[in-house]
Amino acid sequence: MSLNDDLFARAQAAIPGGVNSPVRAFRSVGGSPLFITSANGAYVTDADGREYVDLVASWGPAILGHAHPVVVDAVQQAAARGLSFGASTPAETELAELVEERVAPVEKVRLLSTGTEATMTAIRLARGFTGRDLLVKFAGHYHGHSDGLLAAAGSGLATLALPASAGVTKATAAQTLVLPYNDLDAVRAAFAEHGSNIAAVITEAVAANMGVVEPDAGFNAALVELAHAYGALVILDEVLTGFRVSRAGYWRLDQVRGPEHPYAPDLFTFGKVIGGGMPVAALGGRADVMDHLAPLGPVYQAGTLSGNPVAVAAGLTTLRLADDALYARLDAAAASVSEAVTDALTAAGVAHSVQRAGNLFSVAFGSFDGPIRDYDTVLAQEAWRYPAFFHAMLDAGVSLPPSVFEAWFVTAAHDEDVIGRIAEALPAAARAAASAQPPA
Ligand SMILES: Cc1ncc(COP(=O)(O)O)c(C=O)c1O
Ligand SMILES: N[C@H](C=O)CCC(=O)O
Repeated sequence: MSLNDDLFARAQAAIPGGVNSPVRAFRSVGGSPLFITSANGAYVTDADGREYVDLVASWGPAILGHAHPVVVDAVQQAAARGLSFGASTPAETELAELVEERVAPVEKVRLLSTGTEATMTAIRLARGFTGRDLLVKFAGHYHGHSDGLLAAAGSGLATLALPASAGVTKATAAQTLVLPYNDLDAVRAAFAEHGSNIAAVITEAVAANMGVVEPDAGFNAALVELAHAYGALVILDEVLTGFRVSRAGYWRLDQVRGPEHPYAPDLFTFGKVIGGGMPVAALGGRADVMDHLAPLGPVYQAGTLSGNPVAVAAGLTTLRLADDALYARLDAAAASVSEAVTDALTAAGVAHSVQRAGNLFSVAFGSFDGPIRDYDTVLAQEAWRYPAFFHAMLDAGVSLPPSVFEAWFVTAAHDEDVIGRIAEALPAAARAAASAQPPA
Protein backbone atom coordinates (compact mmCIF):
# COMPACT_ATOMS: atom_id res chain seq x y z
CA MET A 1 0.00 0.00 0.00
CA SER A 2 1.34 3.41 -0.92
CA LEU A 3 0.71 6.57 1.07
CA ASN A 4 -1.63 7.62 -1.77
CA ASP A 5 -3.69 4.46 -1.16
CA ASP A 6 -3.81 5.15 2.59
CA LEU A 7 -4.83 8.75 2.04
CA PHE A 8 -7.52 7.67 -0.39
CA ALA A 9 -8.93 5.11 2.07
CA ARG A 10 -9.04 7.79 4.77
CA ALA A 11 -10.54 10.38 2.40
CA GLN A 12 -13.28 7.96 1.32
CA ALA A 13 -14.41 7.64 4.94
CA ALA A 14 -14.58 11.43 5.35
CA ILE A 15 -15.54 12.74 1.89
CA PRO A 16 -18.05 11.23 -0.59
CA GLY A 17 -15.97 9.13 -2.99
CA GLY A 18 -12.86 10.58 -1.33
CA VAL A 19 -12.81 13.61 -3.64
CA ASN A 20 -14.15 17.14 -3.76
CA SER A 21 -14.83 17.05 -7.50
CA PRO A 22 -15.84 13.76 -9.17
CA VAL A 23 -13.39 14.10 -12.08
CA ARG A 24 -10.50 13.55 -9.65
CA ALA A 25 -11.71 10.12 -8.59
CA PHE A 26 -10.02 7.84 -11.17
CA ARG A 27 -13.40 6.08 -11.50
CA SER A 28 -13.04 5.37 -15.22
CA VAL A 29 -9.35 4.45 -15.10
CA GLY A 30 -9.22 2.60 -11.76
CA GLY A 31 -6.80 2.85 -8.84
CA SER A 32 -6.23 5.50 -6.20
CA PRO A 33 -6.13 9.11 -7.27
CA LEU A 34 -2.92 11.03 -6.69
CA PHE A 35 -2.79 13.10 -3.53
CA ILE A 36 -0.66 16.06 -4.52
CA THR A 37 1.51 17.72 -1.93
CA SER A 38 3.29 20.27 -4.11
CA ALA A 39 3.67 21.45 -7.68
CA ASN A 40 6.29 23.42 -9.53
CA GLY A 41 6.58 24.37 -13.19
CA ALA A 42 5.49 21.38 -15.30
CA TYR A 43 5.62 18.93 -12.38
CA VAL A 44 3.41 17.76 -9.53
CA THR A 45 4.63 15.71 -6.56
CA ASP A 46 2.41 13.21 -4.78
CA ALA A 47 2.23 12.13 -1.16
CA ASP A 48 4.65 9.26 -1.88
CA GLY A 49 7.22 11.81 -3.02
CA ARG A 50 6.90 10.77 -6.68
CA GLU A 51 7.23 13.52 -9.27
CA TYR A 52 5.08 13.50 -12.41
CA VAL A 53 5.03 15.59 -15.56
CA ASP A 54 1.61 17.19 -15.26
CA LEU A 55 -0.78 17.39 -18.21
CA VAL A 56 -3.77 18.38 -16.05
CA ALA A 57 -2.48 21.82 -15.02
CA SER A 58 -5.30 22.25 -12.49
CA TRP A 59 -7.73 21.57 -15.37
CA GLY A 60 -6.46 24.58 -17.27
CA PRO A 61 -5.55 27.52 -15.06
CA ALA A 62 -1.81 26.87 -14.72
CA ILE A 63 -0.77 28.32 -18.10
CA LEU A 64 2.46 29.74 -16.68
CA GLY A 65 3.35 26.49 -14.95
CA HIS A 66 2.71 25.71 -11.29
CA ALA A 67 3.78 28.14 -8.54
CA HIS A 68 5.13 30.77 -10.93
CA PRO A 69 7.32 32.96 -8.68
CA VAL A 70 5.86 36.29 -9.86
CA VAL A 71 2.30 35.07 -9.23
CA VAL A 72 3.19 33.56 -5.86
CA ASP A 73 4.83 36.84 -4.85
CA ALA A 74 1.75 38.85 -5.89
CA VAL A 75 -0.46 36.49 -3.89
CA GLN A 76 1.78 36.74 -0.83
CA GLN A 77 1.78 40.51 -1.00
CA ALA A 78 -2.00 40.66 -1.41
CA ALA A 79 -2.50 38.20 1.47
CA ALA A 80 -0.31 40.32 3.72
CA ARG A 81 -2.65 43.28 3.05
CA GLY A 82 -5.70 41.25 4.12
CA LEU A 83 -7.46 38.11 2.96
CA SER A 84 -10.94 39.44 2.26
CA PHE A 85 -12.78 42.68 2.90
CA GLY A 86 -16.32 42.16 1.62
CA ALA A 87 -15.86 45.52 -0.07
CA SER A 88 -14.60 46.81 -3.41
CA THR A 89 -10.88 46.94 -4.22
CA PRO A 90 -8.98 48.81 -6.96
CA ALA A 91 -7.63 45.54 -8.42
CA GLU A 92 -11.14 44.27 -9.27
CA THR A 93 -11.66 47.18 -11.65
CA GLU A 94 -8.20 46.61 -13.16
CA LEU A 95 -9.11 42.99 -13.88
CA ALA A 96 -12.49 43.97 -15.38
CA GLU A 97 -10.79 46.60 -17.56
CA LEU A 98 -8.20 44.10 -18.74
CA VAL A 99 -10.92 41.65 -19.84
CA GLU A 100 -12.82 44.45 -21.63
CA GLU A 101 -9.64 45.56 -23.40
CA ARG A 102 -8.88 42.05 -24.67
CA VAL A 103 -12.32 40.71 -25.59
CA ALA A 104 -13.94 43.42 -27.71
CA PRO A 105 -17.66 42.53 -27.27
CA VAL A 106 -17.25 42.61 -23.48
CA GLU A 107 -18.24 46.07 -22.25
CA LYS A 108 -18.85 45.28 -18.59
CA VAL A 109 -17.67 42.52 -16.27
CA ARG A 110 -18.93 41.08 -13.00
CA LEU A 111 -16.45 38.97 -11.02
CA LEU A 112 -17.53 35.77 -9.29
CA SER A 113 -15.70 32.80 -7.82
CA THR A 114 -16.44 29.76 -10.03
CA GLY A 115 -17.27 28.96 -13.63
CA THR A 116 -20.51 27.39 -12.41
CA GLU A 117 -21.59 30.70 -10.90
CA ALA A 118 -20.67 32.51 -14.11
CA THR A 119 -22.80 30.31 -16.39
CA MET A 120 -25.66 30.10 -13.87
CA THR A 121 -25.74 33.89 -13.60
CA ALA A 122 -25.44 34.33 -17.37
CA ILE A 123 -28.56 32.23 -17.85
CA ARG A 124 -30.52 34.04 -15.15
CA LEU A 125 -29.47 37.34 -16.71
CA ALA A 126 -30.49 36.19 -20.20
CA ARG A 127 -33.88 35.16 -18.84
CA GLY A 128 -34.28 38.41 -16.93
CA PHE A 129 -33.28 40.48 -19.95
CA THR A 130 -35.47 38.68 -22.51
CA GLY A 131 -38.38 37.75 -20.24
CA ARG A 132 -38.20 34.21 -21.69
CA ASP A 133 -37.66 30.80 -20.09
CA LEU A 134 -36.00 28.32 -22.44
CA LEU A 135 -32.33 27.63 -22.80
CA VAL A 136 -30.56 25.81 -25.65
CA LYS A 137 -27.42 23.81 -24.84
CA PHE A 138 -25.44 21.25 -26.81
CA ALA A 139 -24.94 17.57 -26.00
CA GLY A 140 -21.50 16.91 -24.54
CA HIS A 141 -20.95 20.52 -23.44
CA TYR A 142 -20.24 21.07 -19.77
CA HIS A 143 -21.02 24.41 -18.19
CA GLY A 144 -20.62 23.63 -14.50
CA HIS A 145 -23.07 21.98 -12.14
CA SER A 146 -26.11 24.25 -11.91
CA ASP A 147 -29.40 22.36 -12.26
CA GLY A 148 -30.44 23.40 -15.76
CA LEU A 149 -27.07 22.57 -17.31
CA LEU A 150 -26.55 18.97 -16.26
CA ALA A 151 -28.42 17.27 -19.11
CA ALA A 152 -26.16 15.42 -21.57
CA ALA A 153 -23.22 17.23 -20.00
CA GLY A 154 -19.64 16.19 -20.69
CA SER A 155 -16.78 16.09 -18.18
CA GLY A 156 -17.51 14.04 -15.04
CA LEU A 157 -21.02 13.14 -16.19
CA ALA A 158 -19.59 11.61 -19.37
CA THR A 159 -16.89 9.85 -17.34
CA LEU A 160 -19.44 8.38 -14.92
CA ALA A 161 -21.92 7.65 -17.75
CA LEU A 162 -24.58 9.84 -16.12
CA PRO A 163 -27.05 11.14 -18.73
CA ALA A 164 -28.19 13.78 -16.22
CA SER A 165 -28.08 14.42 -12.49
CA ALA A 166 -30.56 13.16 -9.93
CA GLY A 167 -32.04 15.99 -7.91
CA VAL A 168 -32.89 18.20 -10.88
CA THR A 169 -36.64 18.73 -11.03
CA LYS A 170 -38.55 17.77 -14.17
CA ALA A 171 -39.72 21.37 -14.43
CA THR A 172 -36.13 22.65 -14.49
CA ALA A 173 -34.96 19.99 -16.94
CA ALA A 174 -37.86 20.83 -19.27
CA GLN A 175 -36.53 24.36 -19.67
CA THR A 176 -33.31 23.17 -21.31
CA LEU A 177 -33.42 22.05 -24.93
CA VAL A 178 -30.42 19.80 -25.59
CA LEU A 179 -29.35 19.75 -29.24
CA PRO A 180 -26.64 17.84 -31.13
CA TYR A 181 -23.43 19.87 -31.47
CA ASN A 182 -22.46 21.27 -34.86
CA ASP A 183 -25.99 20.70 -36.15
CA LEU A 184 -27.34 24.03 -37.36
CA ASP A 185 -30.45 22.37 -38.77
CA ALA A 186 -31.35 21.23 -35.25
CA VAL A 187 -30.81 24.79 -33.98
CA ARG A 188 -32.97 26.21 -36.78
CA ALA A 189 -35.71 23.68 -35.99
CA ALA A 190 -35.60 24.51 -32.27
CA PHE A 191 -35.95 28.22 -33.01
CA ALA A 192 -38.72 27.56 -35.54
CA GLU A 193 -40.69 25.68 -32.88
CA HIS A 194 -39.83 27.59 -29.67
CA GLY A 195 -38.20 30.82 -30.90
CA SER A 196 -40.42 33.25 -29.04
CA ASN A 197 -39.60 31.55 -25.70
CA ILE A 198 -35.86 30.92 -26.08
CA ALA A 199 -33.87 33.23 -23.83
CA ALA A 200 -30.40 32.08 -24.82
CA VAL A 201 -28.16 29.59 -26.52
CA ILE A 202 -25.17 28.61 -24.40
CA THR A 203 -22.20 26.97 -26.09
CA GLU A 204 -18.65 26.16 -25.10
CA ALA A 205 -16.49 28.35 -27.35
CA VAL A 206 -14.93 25.07 -28.40
CA ALA A 207 -16.18 21.91 -26.76
CA ALA A 208 -13.45 20.61 -24.46
CA ASN A 209 -15.34 18.53 -21.91
CA MET A 210 -16.04 15.57 -24.22
CA GLY A 211 -12.48 15.59 -25.37
CA VAL A 212 -11.77 18.49 -27.70
CA VAL A 213 -14.39 18.91 -30.44
CA GLU A 214 -14.14 22.08 -32.51
CA PRO A 215 -17.18 23.94 -33.76
CA ASP A 216 -17.45 23.80 -37.54
CA ALA A 217 -16.07 26.95 -39.16
CA GLY A 218 -18.82 29.55 -38.92
CA PHE A 219 -20.92 27.55 -36.39
CA ASN A 220 -20.60 29.98 -33.46
CA ALA A 221 -21.19 32.93 -35.78
CA ALA A 222 -24.32 31.27 -37.18
CA LEU A 223 -25.62 30.71 -33.65
CA VAL A 224 -25.34 34.43 -32.98
CA GLU A 225 -27.10 35.29 -36.22
CA LEU A 226 -29.93 32.80 -35.64
CA ALA A 227 -30.44 33.68 -31.98
CA HIS A 228 -30.53 37.39 -32.75
CA ALA A 229 -33.06 36.84 -35.53
CA TYR A 230 -35.38 35.48 -32.82
CA GLY A 231 -34.49 38.04 -30.12
CA ALA A 232 -32.49 35.52 -28.07
CA LEU A 233 -28.99 35.94 -26.62
CA VAL A 234 -25.84 33.87 -27.09
CA ILE A 235 -23.65 32.98 -24.13
CA LEU A 236 -20.14 31.97 -25.21
CA ASP A 237 -18.74 29.83 -22.41
CA GLU A 238 -15.02 30.53 -22.30
CA VAL A 239 -14.52 29.24 -18.75
CA LEU A 240 -12.04 26.67 -20.04
CA THR A 241 -10.77 28.42 -23.19
CA GLY A 242 -10.73 32.06 -22.07
CA PHE A 243 -7.15 33.38 -21.79
CA ARG A 244 -5.92 29.79 -22.30
CA VAL A 245 -5.93 29.48 -26.08
CA SER A 246 -5.13 33.14 -26.81
CA ARG A 247 -5.05 36.54 -25.08
CA ALA A 248 -8.73 36.85 -26.00
CA GLY A 249 -9.74 33.20 -25.76
CA TYR A 250 -11.18 31.02 -28.49
CA TRP A 251 -13.43 33.85 -29.68
CA ARG A 252 -10.37 35.54 -31.13
CA LEU A 253 -9.10 32.35 -32.84
CA ASP A 254 -12.59 31.74 -34.21
CA GLN A 255 -12.78 35.14 -35.89
CA VAL A 256 -10.61 33.91 -38.73
CA ARG A 257 -12.32 30.53 -39.21
CA GLY A 258 -15.84 31.36 -40.33
CA PRO A 259 -17.34 33.22 -43.25
CA GLU A 260 -19.53 35.34 -40.96
CA HIS A 261 -16.79 36.97 -38.93
CA PRO A 262 -16.58 39.07 -36.88
CA TYR A 263 -19.38 37.95 -34.59
CA ALA A 264 -20.31 39.22 -31.16
CA PRO A 265 -21.87 36.94 -28.55
CA ASP A 266 -23.96 38.88 -26.02
CA LEU A 267 -22.42 37.34 -22.92
CA PHE A 268 -19.13 35.58 -22.18
CA THR A 269 -18.25 33.46 -19.18
CA PHE A 270 -14.69 33.09 -17.91
CA GLY A 271 -13.04 31.01 -15.19
CA LYS A 272 -9.87 29.01 -14.62
CA VAL A 273 -7.00 31.10 -16.15
CA ILE A 274 -8.64 34.39 -15.11
CA GLY A 275 -7.93 33.32 -11.52
CA GLY A 276 -4.40 32.05 -12.20
CA GLY A 277 -5.15 28.98 -10.04
CA MET A 278 -7.32 30.74 -7.47
CA PRO A 279 -11.12 31.07 -7.36
CA VAL A 280 -11.98 33.85 -9.79
CA ALA A 281 -14.53 33.67 -12.58
CA ALA A 282 -16.29 36.36 -14.57
CA LEU A 283 -19.39 37.12 -16.53
CA GLY A 284 -19.00 39.83 -19.16
CA GLY A 285 -20.86 41.22 -22.13
CA ARG A 286 -22.97 43.95 -23.66
CA ALA A 287 -23.43 46.86 -21.27
CA ASP A 288 -27.20 47.06 -21.83
CA VAL A 289 -27.54 43.38 -20.84
CA MET A 290 -25.02 43.50 -17.98
CA ASP A 291 -26.74 46.55 -16.49
CA HIS A 292 -29.74 44.33 -15.77
CA LEU A 293 -27.70 42.91 -12.87
CA ALA A 294 -28.39 44.21 -9.37
CA PRO A 295 -27.86 46.83 -8.04
CA LEU A 296 -28.68 48.58 -11.36
CA GLY A 297 -31.26 46.07 -12.54
CA PRO A 298 -33.63 43.41 -11.24
CA VAL A 299 -31.48 40.29 -11.86
CA TYR A 300 -29.85 39.32 -8.58
CA GLN A 301 -26.32 37.95 -8.20
CA ALA A 302 -24.02 38.24 -5.22
CA GLY A 303 -21.01 36.68 -3.49
CA THR A 304 -19.29 37.18 -0.14
CA LEU A 305 -15.96 36.28 -1.74
CA SER A 306 -16.61 37.67 -5.25
CA GLY A 307 -13.55 39.63 -6.38
CA ASN A 308 -11.54 38.30 -3.44
CA PRO A 309 -8.34 40.39 -3.31
CA VAL A 310 -5.88 37.50 -3.01
CA ALA A 311 -7.52 35.57 -5.85
CA VAL A 312 -7.74 38.68 -8.04
CA ALA A 313 -4.02 39.33 -7.47
CA ALA A 314 -3.26 35.82 -8.82
CA GLY A 315 -5.52 36.31 -11.85
CA LEU A 316 -4.37 39.81 -12.72
CA THR A 317 -0.69 38.88 -12.45
CA THR A 318 -1.21 35.74 -14.56
CA LEU A 319 -3.06 37.61 -17.32
CA ARG A 320 -0.43 40.34 -17.41
CA LEU A 321 2.28 37.73 -17.93
CA ALA A 322 0.30 35.97 -20.66
CA ASP A 323 1.48 37.70 -23.82
CA ASP A 324 1.38 36.48 -27.42
CA ALA A 325 4.83 34.91 -27.04
CA LEU A 326 3.52 32.77 -24.19
CA TYR A 327 0.60 31.52 -26.31
CA ALA A 328 3.00 30.74 -29.16
CA ARG A 329 5.00 28.62 -26.69
CA LEU A 330 1.88 26.81 -25.49
CA ASP A 331 0.79 26.15 -29.09
CA ALA A 332 4.20 24.73 -29.96
CA ALA A 333 4.23 22.49 -26.86
CA ALA A 334 0.70 21.25 -27.64
CA ALA A 335 1.69 20.54 -31.25
CA SER A 336 4.78 18.56 -30.16
CA VAL A 337 2.93 16.49 -27.56
CA SER A 338 -0.05 15.76 -29.79
CA GLU A 339 2.25 14.74 -32.68
CA ALA A 340 4.17 12.45 -30.33
CA VAL A 341 0.86 10.86 -29.23
CA THR A 342 -0.15 10.25 -32.84
CA ASP A 343 3.27 8.83 -33.74
CA ALA A 344 3.24 6.42 -30.79
CA LEU A 345 -0.34 5.23 -31.31
CA THR A 346 0.17 4.84 -35.05
CA ALA A 347 3.37 2.84 -34.48
CA ALA A 348 1.43 0.57 -32.08
CA GLY A 349 -1.37 0.14 -34.63
CA VAL A 350 -4.01 1.87 -32.49
CA ALA A 351 -6.68 3.66 -34.52
CA HIS A 352 -7.33 7.07 -32.95
CA SER A 353 -8.03 10.73 -33.53
CA VAL A 354 -6.02 13.45 -31.81
CA GLN A 355 -8.43 16.35 -31.57
CA ARG A 356 -6.85 19.77 -31.26
CA ALA A 357 -7.96 23.40 -30.95
CA GLY A 358 -5.20 25.93 -30.27
CA ASN A 359 -3.18 24.53 -27.38
CA LEU A 360 -5.97 22.20 -26.21
CA PHE A 361 -6.02 18.61 -27.35
CA SER A 362 -7.27 15.15 -26.45
CA VAL A 363 -7.19 11.68 -27.91
CA ALA A 364 -10.18 9.57 -28.94
CA PHE A 365 -9.70 5.86 -29.63
CA GLY A 366 -11.19 4.14 -32.70
CA SER A 367 -11.58 4.84 -36.41
CA PHE A 368 -13.35 8.04 -37.39
CA ASP A 369 -14.14 9.73 -40.68
CA GLY A 370 -12.16 12.90 -40.05
CA PRO A 371 -12.30 15.06 -36.92
CA ILE A 372 -15.08 14.19 -34.47
CA ARG A 373 -17.98 16.67 -34.57
CA ASP A 374 -20.53 15.46 -32.00
CA TYR A 375 -21.14 13.76 -28.66
CA ASP A 376 -22.64 10.54 -30.07
CA THR A 377 -19.39 9.87 -31.93
CA VAL A 378 -17.38 10.68 -28.79
CA LEU A 379 -19.43 8.21 -26.75
CA ALA A 380 -19.10 5.49 -29.40
CA GLN A 381 -15.28 5.47 -29.24
CA GLU A 382 -13.15 2.64 -27.82
CA ALA A 383 -12.91 4.37 -24.45
CA TRP A 384 -11.86 1.05 -22.86
CA ARG A 385 -8.37 1.54 -24.30
CA TYR A 386 -7.76 4.64 -22.16
CA PRO A 387 -7.25 3.09 -18.66
CA ALA A 388 -4.30 0.99 -19.86
CA PHE A 389 -2.83 3.98 -21.72
CA PHE A 390 -3.36 6.28 -18.72
CA HIS A 391 -1.77 3.91 -16.18
CA ALA A 392 1.23 3.18 -18.41
CA MET A 393 1.83 6.94 -18.66
CA LEU A 394 1.39 7.33 -14.89
CA ASP A 395 3.82 4.48 -14.20
CA ALA A 396 6.32 6.28 -16.44
CA GLY A 397 5.84 9.51 -14.48
CA VAL A 398 3.35 11.40 -16.66
CA SER A 399 0.01 12.44 -15.15
CA LEU A 400 -2.81 12.67 -17.71
CA PRO A 401 -6.44 13.65 -17.05
CA PRO A 402 -8.04 10.54 -15.54
CA SER A 403 -10.74 10.37 -18.20
CA VAL A 404 -10.73 10.03 -21.98
CA PHE A 405 -13.41 12.74 -22.06
CA GLU A 406 -11.17 15.51 -20.73
CA ALA A 407 -8.73 17.80 -22.55
CA TRP A 408 -4.98 17.68 -21.90
CA PHE A 409 -3.32 20.89 -20.74
CA VAL A 410 0.25 22.06 -21.32
CA THR A 411 1.91 24.98 -19.56
CA ALA A 412 4.68 27.41 -20.47
CA ALA A 413 6.96 25.24 -18.35
CA HIS A 414 6.51 22.29 -20.73
CA ASP A 415 9.89 22.81 -22.38
CA GLU A 416 11.88 20.44 -24.59
CA ASP A 417 13.08 18.35 -21.65
CA VAL A 418 9.57 17.89 -20.32
CA ILE A 419 8.19 17.08 -23.76
CA GLY A 420 11.05 14.61 -24.18
CA ARG A 421 9.94 12.80 -20.99
CA ILE A 422 6.38 12.61 -22.31
CA ALA A 423 7.60 11.31 -25.68
CA GLU A 424 9.70 8.63 -23.97
CA ALA A 425 6.68 7.39 -22.01
CA LEU A 426 4.33 7.22 -24.99
CA PRO A 427 5.45 4.08 -26.90
CA ALA A 428 4.83 1.72 -23.94
CA ALA A 429 1.50 3.43 -23.22
CA ALA A 430 0.49 3.05 -26.86
CA ARG A 431 1.38 -0.66 -26.73
CA ALA A 432 -0.72 -0.99 -23.55
CA ALA A 433 -3.65 0.66 -25.36
CA ALA A 434 -3.12 -1.72 -28.29
CA SER A 435 -3.38 -4.80 -26.08
CA ALA A 436 -6.32 -3.53 -23.99
CA GLN A 437 -9.47 -5.65 -24.27
CA PRO A 438 -13.06 -4.38 -24.50
CA PRO A 439 -15.24 -5.15 -21.47
CA ALA A 440 -16.89 -8.57 -21.72
C1 LIG B 1 -16.62 25.18 -20.25
C2 LIG B 1 -16.81 25.15 -18.76
N1 LIG B 1 -17.79 25.89 -18.21
C3 LIG B 1 -18.00 25.89 -16.88
C4 LIG B 1 -17.22 25.15 -16.03
C5 LIG B 1 -17.47 25.18 -14.57
O1 LIG B 1 -16.41 25.83 -13.90
P1 LIG B 1 -16.11 25.53 -12.36
O2 LIG B 1 -15.57 24.14 -12.28
O3 LIG B 1 -15.11 26.58 -11.98
O4 LIG B 1 -17.39 25.68 -11.63
C6 LIG B 1 -16.17 24.37 -16.57
C7 LIG B 1 -15.27 23.52 -15.77
O5 LIG B 1 -15.39 23.09 -14.74
C8 LIG B 1 -15.98 24.37 -17.97
O6 LIG B 1 -15.01 23.64 -18.53
N1 LIG C 1 -13.77 19.26 -17.00
C1 LIG C 1 -13.84 20.01 -15.78
C2 LIG C 1 -13.48 21.40 -16.09
O1 LIG C 1 -13.23 21.82 -17.17
C3 LIG C 1 -12.94 19.43 -14.76
C4 LIG C 1 -12.87 20.21 -13.47
C5 LIG C 1 -13.79 19.71 -12.41
O2 LIG C 1 -14.99 19.61 -12.64
O3 LIG C 1 -13.30 19.45 -11.30
